[in-house]
Amino acid sequence: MRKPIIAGNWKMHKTIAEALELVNSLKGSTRPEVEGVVCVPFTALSEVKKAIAGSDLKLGAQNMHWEENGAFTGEISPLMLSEIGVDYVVLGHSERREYFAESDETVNKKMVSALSHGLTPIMCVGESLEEREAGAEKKKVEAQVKAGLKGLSSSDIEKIVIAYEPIWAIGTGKTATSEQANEIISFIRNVVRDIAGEVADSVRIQYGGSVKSSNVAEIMGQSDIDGALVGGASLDSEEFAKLINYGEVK
Ligand SMILES: O=C[C@H](O)COP(=O)(O)O
Repeated sequence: MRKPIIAGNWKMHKTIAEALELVNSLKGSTRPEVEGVVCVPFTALSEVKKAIAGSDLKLGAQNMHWEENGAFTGEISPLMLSEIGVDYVVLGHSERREYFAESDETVNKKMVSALSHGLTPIMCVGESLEEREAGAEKKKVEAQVKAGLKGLSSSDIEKIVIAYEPIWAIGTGKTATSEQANEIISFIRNVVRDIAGEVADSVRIQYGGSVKSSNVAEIMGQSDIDGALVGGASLDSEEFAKLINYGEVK
């Protein structure tokens, strides 16, 4: 049984004060059957960790370097994240691949490192509009999944979360239909099965791209979709509370 996971990726939004305001009003709206995760900027991690103590909310970072320390100006290491008590780390988001030259190889190094430091990666994959229009979406996500999971054991793969985020649906208001999302997510699960066998049935795979309270129930109703990675709609506590509750207000 895969526990649903709704993660908010705040991207480069929220000062510490704003972050605390959001999580403090969100804390009472969680429910034990669904894992709610807030992936906050590095600067807010420590304070948000303290603020969510004792609640069902989990904490995520949005990136990390693969090394524990070194001359890597501006980077944050897995040791630094685990010291704070971070649970999840988003790796290979399309914005990092596009604007910060992340490659399948660096994503793989980060995957290996995160798992060895007890952090659960949320590994993002997804095709561009051009790739979708050329009918190459499966080829693209298959290559990203295989490269990202290279060298990982089945027991490590069992722990990870994958987020399928078609780039053309991110922040555009264009959601993939729930059937389109389910089809690719089911395909991704088969790719994982080829690599790691039956543990593929335990791997949680999210959909991301313009998810909001008005479409979350339909998305979560699909057979292979285990959650959502939410950008814009996670920045408002009421909206994110509704997302965790599949559109209902608790
Ligand atoms: O990480 C989240 C995704 O990039 C989706 O963002 P969005 O919900 O604003 O489309």
